[in-house]
Amino acid sequence: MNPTLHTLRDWSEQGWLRRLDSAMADFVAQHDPQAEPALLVATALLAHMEGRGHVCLPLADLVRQPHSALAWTAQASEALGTFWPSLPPEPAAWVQALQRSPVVRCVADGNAPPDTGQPLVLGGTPEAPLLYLRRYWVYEQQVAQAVGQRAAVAQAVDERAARDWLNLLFPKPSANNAASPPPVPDWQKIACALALRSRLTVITGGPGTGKTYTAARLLALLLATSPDPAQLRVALAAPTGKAAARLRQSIDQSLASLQASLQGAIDLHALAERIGKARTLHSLLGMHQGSRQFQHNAQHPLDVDVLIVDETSMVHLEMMAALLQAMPPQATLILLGDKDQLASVEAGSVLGDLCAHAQDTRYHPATCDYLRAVAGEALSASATPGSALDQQTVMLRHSRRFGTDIGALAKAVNAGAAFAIQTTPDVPWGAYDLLQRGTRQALAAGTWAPPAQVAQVPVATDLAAQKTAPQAKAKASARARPAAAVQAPDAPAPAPEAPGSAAPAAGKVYLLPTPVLPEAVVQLALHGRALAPACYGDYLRAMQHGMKARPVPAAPATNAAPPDAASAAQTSAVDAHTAWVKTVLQAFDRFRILCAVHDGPWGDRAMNQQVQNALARTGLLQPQGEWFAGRPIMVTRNDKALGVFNGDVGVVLPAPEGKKNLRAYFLDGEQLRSVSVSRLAHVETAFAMTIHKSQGSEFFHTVVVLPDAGGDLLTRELVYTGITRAKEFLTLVEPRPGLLGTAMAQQVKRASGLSIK
Ligand SMILES: Nc1ncnc2c1ncn2[C@@H]1O[C@H](COP(=O)(O)OP(=O)(O)OP(=O)(O)O)[C@@H](O)[C@H]1O
Repeated sequence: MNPTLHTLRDWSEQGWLRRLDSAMADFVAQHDPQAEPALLVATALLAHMEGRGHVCLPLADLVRQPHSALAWTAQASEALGTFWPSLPPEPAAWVQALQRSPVVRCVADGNAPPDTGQPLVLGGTPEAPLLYLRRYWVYEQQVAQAVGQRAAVAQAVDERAARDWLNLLFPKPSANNAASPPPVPDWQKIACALALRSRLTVITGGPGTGKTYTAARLLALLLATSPDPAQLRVALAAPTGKAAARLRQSIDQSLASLQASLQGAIDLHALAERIGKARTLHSLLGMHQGSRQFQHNAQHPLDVDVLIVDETSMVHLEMMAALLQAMPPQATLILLGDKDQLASVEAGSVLGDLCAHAQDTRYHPATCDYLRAVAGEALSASATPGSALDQQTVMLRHSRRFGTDIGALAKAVNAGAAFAIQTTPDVPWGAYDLLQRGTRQALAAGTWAPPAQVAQVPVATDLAAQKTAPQAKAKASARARPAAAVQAPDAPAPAPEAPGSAAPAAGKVYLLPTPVLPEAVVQLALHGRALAPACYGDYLRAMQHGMKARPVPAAPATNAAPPDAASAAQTSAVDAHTAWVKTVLQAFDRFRILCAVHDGPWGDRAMNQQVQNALARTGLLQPQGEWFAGRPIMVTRNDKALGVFNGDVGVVLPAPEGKKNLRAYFLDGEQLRSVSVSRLAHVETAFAMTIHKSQGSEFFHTVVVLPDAGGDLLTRELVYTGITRAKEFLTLVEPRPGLLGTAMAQQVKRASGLSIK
């Protein structure tokens, strides 16, 4: 047998490669019996990297630094190190090996041979060759081309009308509102001005920077300047149902308050009614079950004039290619998202790539002239003006949601500033300094016992009463430890209280004192923590309260016309049931445990089991078999027929007909949907979920749990995404001191050719 294939199979046996990866090399060898070792190895490693979310394999990096390119475990790295010297030492020799094979189409040097369906494509540039699986190269080409074309379209803009409307939509602060002037420049206004003149605009920004607020104003602007406003067709979409519902809710709220301030100048109510419900991208494009094809494509484009897509960071390359293909050429596409969040689960980091130059705004002089004329914003042209897409990309920089330490923590994490020593004028606090300060504030409040200590306190059903009981209070304050207990190793002395700390941030962020056991996370689920009492007790008490109430009368037989009174009672009981279900689901969303990993004592699987057991011990939950009232679930597979989608999170509750009839309920904004549990095959318990799966959701009190071992999964993007899921309170759990800092130092860069196109 070919010794290279033998080695690759062995690596699959060891679990360092997937079987699919070495099988891909076998496939190439079958079609090219002369395939050189470099080609076979590159093929298997390309498939391996695609499985890890990369779109292509950067050959030069791999050849020169295989260990850092692959970041394998010690044992795998050792095997790699033994084998690697048998391969050519220079990237040029690898490129030649690929060029000699009929299975590779080389397009890097501009003299591409005819496309005969070669399974591999060598793209990139001669200096930085990138190897692709054919499919991904095609998607990347489609996205690059469509994005470039759309962004380059110059739509005629009535500058005077646009200026008047923009001034109305983004008024300068009045004298009595001068305390909070808009940030200068007003990036929200700039984003709207730019979106008018082209068919693609990318608006990125961290949480609470006003992406949806801006999108609502943009809709008003497009409506106001449309030649035929009554016919303007607008659609809203996001990668998940939850994110789509949040987008719709937030656009509705913004349009309603805008309508009031515009005093009838345009009819935003009519627009809001016409928009229809926000859809998942799968549903918008018309997913064919079990197929990669969509109902809408270049031949059958979407029926829209304006499409706004939120949470674009979750959109993978293949989906973005499908979306761009399905956009009518004359329609406007607005992509919203946070470029710093985790990339999509599947291959690609499309938003990150599209926003490669968002931070330093590579605007051309012509773009700045346009913005001065239309938005009244004076920006300096970049010394290195960028592409057509760069002219249509805006980064919002001022967060309005996080007036507290959560925003500052997110900023510190993003900048890699773990300690005060690493801070800059833009990032004035280190992550650990903020966490220590928040923890000190929480412990000083003294009305609550830290979870590690509460472990021995028996849990009463009425937790609220227990928490405020004088005895518990006394114990808690006696046991509360000083802030020094939460210092990370080698941490410099805690930073002085931040400027402006006269108005304390009130323990919004909190680091569980180490050493810590998984049981401490369970205690958080039962009790919450000081100053942040939200926990799973909230929704379970709401559930029990409703279940003790009179059950909803069973629906009458359809052929027996009920008397009016009975019918009215039935309706009001069903309404009461709906209201109860919504209360339970809203209470459930007040707290969530987010884990970095699936497995091990700090993974979501183990956490789920432990939290369920602990809640059962308190009597708040009565687990019986697979399905029981109060079980939170997450759907793990799309099922169009059932109307449930991967990532949907709901709670199992009795149906109106009675306690025995259990249904899984899901809340999208104000919209409730339910499915009988007997029809749900692909779900997991969701007391704890991975940070990946939490994208697009926010929780009042979020607990982010890091694993005890770092590993290459623990990255800056991961902790940033977890932290920014917290609406009001964040609790961070690091089993070993310093893990947050380790994660912050590790950034993910997914290989792709999109950012260099
Ligand atoms: N220019 C502004 N003036 C006043 N309030 C604003 C402005 N921009 C945003 N806000 C308010 O700030 C809050 C956050 O805005 P928004 O929800 O649009 O942010 P976002 O970037 O979409 O956040 P997320 O990514 O977390 O969903 C909202 O309450 C919004 O009304």
